[in-house]
Amino acid sequence: MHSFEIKVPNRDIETALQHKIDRKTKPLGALGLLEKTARKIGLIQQTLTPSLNNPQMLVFAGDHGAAKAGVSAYPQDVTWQMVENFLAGGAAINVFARQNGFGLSVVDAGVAHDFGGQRDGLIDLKIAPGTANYIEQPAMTAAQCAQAIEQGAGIVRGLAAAGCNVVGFGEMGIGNTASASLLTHCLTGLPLAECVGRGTGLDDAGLARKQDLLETALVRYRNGGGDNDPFTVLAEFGGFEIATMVGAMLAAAEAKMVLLIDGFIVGSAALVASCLAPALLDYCVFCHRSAEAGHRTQLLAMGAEPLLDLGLRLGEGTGAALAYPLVQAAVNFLNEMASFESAGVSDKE
Ligand SMILES: Cc1cc2ncn([C@H]3O[C@H](COP(=O)(O)O)[C@@H](O)[C@H]3O)c2cc1C
Ligand SMILES: O=C(O)c1cccnc1
Repeated sequence: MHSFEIKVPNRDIETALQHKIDRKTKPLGALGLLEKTARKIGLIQQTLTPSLNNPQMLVFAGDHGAAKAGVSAYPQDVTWQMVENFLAGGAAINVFARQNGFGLSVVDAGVAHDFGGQRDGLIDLKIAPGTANYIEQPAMTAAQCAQAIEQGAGIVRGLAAAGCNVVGFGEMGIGNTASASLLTHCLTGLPLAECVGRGTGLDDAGLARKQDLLETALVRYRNGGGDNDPFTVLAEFGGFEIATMVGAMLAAAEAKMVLLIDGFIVGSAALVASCLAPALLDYCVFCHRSAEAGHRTQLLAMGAEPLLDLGLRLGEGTGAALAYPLVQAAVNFLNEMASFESAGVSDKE
């Protein structure tokens, strides 16, 4: 696999950034998480006057062999049907992306459906029509996984060349909360039960069945000598949409972009990418805490403090799109707000 050069942002500018934030006309620290977000973006861009340009939302879609085994409340066909919905502009992510000025592209990383050739808004990077069922065998080969990472990186390099410096990550793939649970379990060491949730809305019996199936997959992997190497775990349990997203994230951090991280599934890709390149976390804005069980612990494992907690459990990038006005607010206050000196306001005694 091509290696990515992801640097920890130079901290020399941090004192000046913090000073600029602290001199704004407000009690010290009063803009809370917005202050941390402003500092993070200033560090990423190495400037006291950051800007967000040409925001793009990428929705990565793929099918999962394990979906047929019954890890989701919905049928696998919903994946391609929702891709059609995205292309027609009618899904939640279309609404919120439009509202907040994002360009939106859908990436077919491995949907089990023929979309009939070139389509507006659809990037065809289909590796195969769905992964293999990881309950019985690895979801993908190492070569497919490496190909997905490369292809994801390629998309983001194109966006960077078009002047985009902020990318929202979203996904669609029936069964992909199960994949995200396995990745989160393997890469955090947290008990599987703490990483598994109801996804699209499994009832108690469905949740128990999902957990049993995932245990079976893990036993097969461990009995075959499977370890916790992030690339191996990604190939073993990932989806093509997750692996492609990992590559896109690595390239985005390499290009010093701001990465808008959505919920549990996008978070699992960020977790894999950050295990491959720990400095990636310095480029991530964690947009929301999903209601999916397991997201809280996944976020804690990455030391992430999300901007929103609205009880969302949708995916598609919706949490990222909804949080974007707050990210803009962080940049705007840093650029536009008066200081005690410029406004002639008295500071604390
Ligand atoms: C109509 C519909 C639209 C969606 N949009 C996102 N997801 C979300 O649900 C899926 C993950 O949940 P699970 O692992 O339980 O299948 C993903 O496709 C995710 O993006 C949707 C799910 C449905 C049913
Ligand atoms: O948090 C998510 O990304 C999520 C949760 C449930 C279903 N789909 C996505």
